Amino acid sequence: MKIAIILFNLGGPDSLEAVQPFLRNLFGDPAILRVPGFIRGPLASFLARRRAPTARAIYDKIGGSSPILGQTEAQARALEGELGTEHEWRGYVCMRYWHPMTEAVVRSVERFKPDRIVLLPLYPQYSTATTESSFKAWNDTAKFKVPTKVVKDYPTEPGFIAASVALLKEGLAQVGNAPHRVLFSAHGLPERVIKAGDPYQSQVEHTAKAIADVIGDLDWSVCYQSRVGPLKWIGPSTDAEITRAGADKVSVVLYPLSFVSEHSETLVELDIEYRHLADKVGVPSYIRVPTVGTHPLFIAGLARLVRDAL
Ligand SMILES: C=CC1=C(C)c2cc3[nH]c(cc4nc(cc5[nH]c(cc1n2)c(C)c5CCC(=O)O)C(CCC(=O)O)=C4C)c(C)c3C=C
Ligand SMILES: [Fe+2]
Ligand SMILES: [Fe+2]
Repeated sequence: MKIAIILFNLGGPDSLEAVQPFLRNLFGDPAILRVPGFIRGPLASFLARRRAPTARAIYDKIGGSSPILGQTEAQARALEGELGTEHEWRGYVCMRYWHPMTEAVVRSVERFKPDRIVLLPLYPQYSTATTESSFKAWNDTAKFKVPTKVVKDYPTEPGFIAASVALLKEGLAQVGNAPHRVLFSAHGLPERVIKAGDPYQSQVEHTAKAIADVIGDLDWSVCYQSRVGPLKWIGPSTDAEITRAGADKVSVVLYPLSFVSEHSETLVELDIEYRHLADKVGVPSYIRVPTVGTHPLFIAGLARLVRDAL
């Protein structure tokens, strides 16, 4: 059987010139900018233009583009390898705000002529702003007659948790016996999105607890990063938690929860900006744990989710 697996992710600019159109796509998504339709277009263009210089400076620090596409492609290839040859599996990366985007991916999948399709978000925790938005874009465009199966979320999938635990243990080994706290830093969301019933925050907390429970005897907390715009976002913020760790004189082992690959939010926000803050507020040592990426335990978990969905 021919099986197409669609791996959804956010996408990121592939050049500095792409930053503003990428932001325009992002702010133009009703799942991100929740305003009436008739003002969304002009407002999205305005916000993209206003945010572009800041965002360009961010991407400039990591060589002028986001590594998210290469990292997601590597996950797709690793997943194909893990699934083996019993079927003809093919992984397709489908980005929400920069290429390859839904229409082009649908055309590629049509040429493959699959017997089954599996939708696999690279967001372990479900949010209306990420997973639901990607599913909607797909369903609005794809008109396949073959069965489409869906992996909705997997906040405590055993392979995902095991890979996270393995990586976190390596980070913990670096601080040794010095007093330390694990900060599980997840991408934030506006508070009103959660109040409207989005399950993201609760799933983020489940992931953190599942990881912490395996490690045991740990000082840990969940916090939220990457706030943009004027709305109130969920908290506590990651910078407030780093400042608290500085006041408590404990080292920080930061686990990037909700991200499964490296991109601007991990390589710039966590590795440059928060590292600098940790230094400034007197955190004795700041260790950032890598994202799960193509960790074999994580990829094995994804393969199980795909098989179970079928
Ligand atoms: C779980 C993951 C993510 C959620 C939830 C999310 C919500 C969300 N994001 C913005 C605004 C921006 N996000 C930007 C970049 C970005 N966001 C995520 C993930 C989630 N976003 C990733 C992985 C990335 C990085 C892309 C890359 O570098 O490849 C950006 C652009 C960068 C910047 O200007 O800082 C913006 C803007 C909102 C408003 C939102 C929820 C409503
Ligand atoms: Fe974002
Ligand atoms: Fe962000």
